[in-house]
Amino acid sequence: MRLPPAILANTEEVLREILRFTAPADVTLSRYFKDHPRLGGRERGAVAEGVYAVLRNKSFFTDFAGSGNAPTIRRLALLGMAEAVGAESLGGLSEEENQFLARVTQIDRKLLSPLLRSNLPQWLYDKLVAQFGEQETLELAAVLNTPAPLDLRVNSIKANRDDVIAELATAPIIAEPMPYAPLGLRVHKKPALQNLPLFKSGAIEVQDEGSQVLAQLVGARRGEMVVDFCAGAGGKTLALGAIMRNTGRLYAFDVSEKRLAKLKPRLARSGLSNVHPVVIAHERDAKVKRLAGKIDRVLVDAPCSGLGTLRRNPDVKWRQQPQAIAEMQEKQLSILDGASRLVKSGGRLVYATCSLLNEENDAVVEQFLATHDDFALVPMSAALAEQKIPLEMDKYLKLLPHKHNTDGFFAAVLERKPMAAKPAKAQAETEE
Ligand SMILES: C[S@@+](CC[C@H](N)C(=O)[O-])C[C@H]1O[C@@H](n2cnc3c(N)ncnc32)[C@H](O)[C@@H]1O
Repeated sequence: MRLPPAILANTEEVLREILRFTAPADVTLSRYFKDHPRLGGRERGAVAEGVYAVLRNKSFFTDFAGSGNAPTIRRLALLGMAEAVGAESLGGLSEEENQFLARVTQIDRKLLSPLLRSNLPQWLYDKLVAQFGEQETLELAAVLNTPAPLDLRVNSIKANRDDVIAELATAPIIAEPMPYAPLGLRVHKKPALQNLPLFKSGAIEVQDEGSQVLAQLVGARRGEMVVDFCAGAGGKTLALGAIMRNTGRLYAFDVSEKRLAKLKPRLARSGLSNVHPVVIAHERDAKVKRLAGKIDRVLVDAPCSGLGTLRRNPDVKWRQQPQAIAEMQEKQLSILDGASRLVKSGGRLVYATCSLLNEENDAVVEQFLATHDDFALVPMSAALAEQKIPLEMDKYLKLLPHKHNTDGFFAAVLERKPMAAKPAKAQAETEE
């Protein structure tokens, strides 16, 4: 069935706002839909997918949308919608527009320059080529420029994976176990889940497989004291709480009250009672200091450029600035240092990001280790083997969309060396 011709005007209108890059695309889209309540579910889906297609292919589309007399923004909307829903679903196009679409569709993208083909800004393309080489950067970019699959985590407090697969099948929703996350399911197509009894009862949560693997790597056990230092809306907190079998104490720290507030309804659904959300002012907050040296496992899922999540947030590559990466690195080191004080002797600290850049990943861990000789790296191969996760890695976890079909994630596991017992006064001074 064809979409109403007005849908292109809607896409054009919201795209004009989004391409100013003053706010995240999903925020602008939600606001636009709120202001346009007459748009139905199908139309909203098409507008959103059209906008995301433009963001994913912006370099290539802009190169072609500029030729001829028609306004560029209309042509971008047209290309985005054609990519997202197919030209045949669009009604009310002029003869000129049909010809334009036919011309662009016939272009062999393999003949474009590598930069144009990657649809990445020059600075990011250069950084990725320096890390991965040109060929692999193009493979990575091709996958980053496609929509992410829909992954679920089964909440082991409430259900098991086989029962969830069977119940989803009655919906009917097809879901398959994923290779690396023991409680992960990948769902075919993208059905709405919010009204399913399984979702409402907290038996399932939406979570990328890579994010599930990170939570598993923390190695949290029953009865332990655990801190999720940058908990945000709690994606990994919920997974950690279930891994701890709802025992022990799991602190969910974050500087953003708004983000932590989003954890509350998820927590209520999850059935977990071992989670304690705490808003902190910064990484040296007195609330952090009070727990110094007492925590078995600390996860630092650090604020980062987010470049590993481009499949979900394609605007990030255009909104992110190269100079922000250096500032980010400084912040990441400071948070890692603050969080490290929590870890007890023999305890573990897991540093993670959803960035693809070495500057935010390996470089942060190496700088941390250079100034913290009381910590040692646990090789990722060993941490993965402990958790029976079938992934081949060396020192660090590096999940890559084109290799592992997850978002891009990095993780390092660090262990605080067991200390010879010190007099209580000296111990307290070290932890100040
Ligand atoms: C990558 S997000 C966390 C995502 C979350 N762990 C999840 O799985 O959904 C990083 C979080 O770090 C928080 N943050 C930023 N600075 C912080 C700081 N100094 N201390 C603690 N959290 C901080 C941000 O508010 C943000 O929620």
